[in-house]
Amino acid sequence: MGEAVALRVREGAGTRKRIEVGPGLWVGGERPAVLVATPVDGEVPGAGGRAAAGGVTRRVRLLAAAGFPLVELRPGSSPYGPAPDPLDLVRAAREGADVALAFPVTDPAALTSLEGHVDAYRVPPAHMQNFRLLRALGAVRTPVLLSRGPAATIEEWLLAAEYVLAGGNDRVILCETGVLTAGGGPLPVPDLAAALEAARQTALPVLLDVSYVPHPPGPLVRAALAAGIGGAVLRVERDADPDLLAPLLAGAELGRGASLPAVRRAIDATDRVLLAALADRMRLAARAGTVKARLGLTVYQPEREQQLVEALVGDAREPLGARAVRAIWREILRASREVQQPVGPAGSERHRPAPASQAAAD
Ligand SMILES: O=C(O)C(=O)C[C@]1(C(=O)O)C=C[C@@H](O)C=C1
Repeated sequence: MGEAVALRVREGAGTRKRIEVGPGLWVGGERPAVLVATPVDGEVPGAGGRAAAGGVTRRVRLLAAAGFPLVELRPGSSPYGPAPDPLDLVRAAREGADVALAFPVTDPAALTSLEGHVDAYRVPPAHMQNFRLLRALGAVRTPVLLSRGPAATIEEWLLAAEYVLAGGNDRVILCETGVLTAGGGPLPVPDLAAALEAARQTALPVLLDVSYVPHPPGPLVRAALAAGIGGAVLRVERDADPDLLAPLLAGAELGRGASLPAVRRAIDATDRVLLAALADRMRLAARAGTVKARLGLTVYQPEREQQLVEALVGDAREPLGARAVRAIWREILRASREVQQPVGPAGSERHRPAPASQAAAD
């Protein structure tokens, strides 16, 4: 038996590496990465190629305006008719907007023309063990999104990544595209446990690809982010569900040169997340009120309030300053006390004047 080789794919296992996909756009950092896949089927340059390229331009411009920083073009393929020239599609998309572009590759020869024109390559699931392609990707420095093949084990997936890493390209992002399930249709559904296991065994960023799931992917994406998965791959036309996109866009890094409407959309998304979190907080406050009433405790607990506000001040991150945290939580806590002790019109059952100390706190 030969000596065991120390695999690069396992270096730093359990820690998370950040990979820059285009200037200022990171995958694997603290914020979730959102890659939006957009099919460009039928948009084949050649006869009518200009109109087709125009379609790509429009689509990518729209995605950029919606705040998506990383877009993948997914051209369809067919044994009949001319294959789209990848570079034509990429050029058309570049005219549309300043976003980072990912492009699927299946043929090592395509790298020669695409290198320098795309921000990332994606190895589709069926090519996970296309070793000539993986070796070629090891020789470039462009980030590689490596999708797990539908029948591949985690071990096989990581060993496929090893081919790229061994070639010297350490910018590998794992993409859990999934497994074929009985009765689940012809497309794979992602396995969250597999994605988490891959994240445990390597330091590479892992994305969950929900672009093929047959049901609304919101709950799955939320679960993945809560579990610490680095982001998601969505398909845009079906997944434009605001409840799903809000938390993703709120946390995602905006692309370079994002326009004011794009920044405002991200702000709106962030506000929705805040609103939902505040409603959750108020529900908990109401529970605390019920428990305290049972224990005969007063609504206003100044020590607890001071302690929690100071803990938040300590944890606040730039550019959120201590003054802002104190002011914001003053209002949150006021609302929280109100939930526990609704103030009705004076003289009514629900009206109970606030204790002097509480009034002072207000
Ligand atoms: O901890 C409690 O006792 C609560 O009722 C919760 C809460 C809060 O919203 O965090 C609300 C009122 C109290 O003055 C202190 C804290």
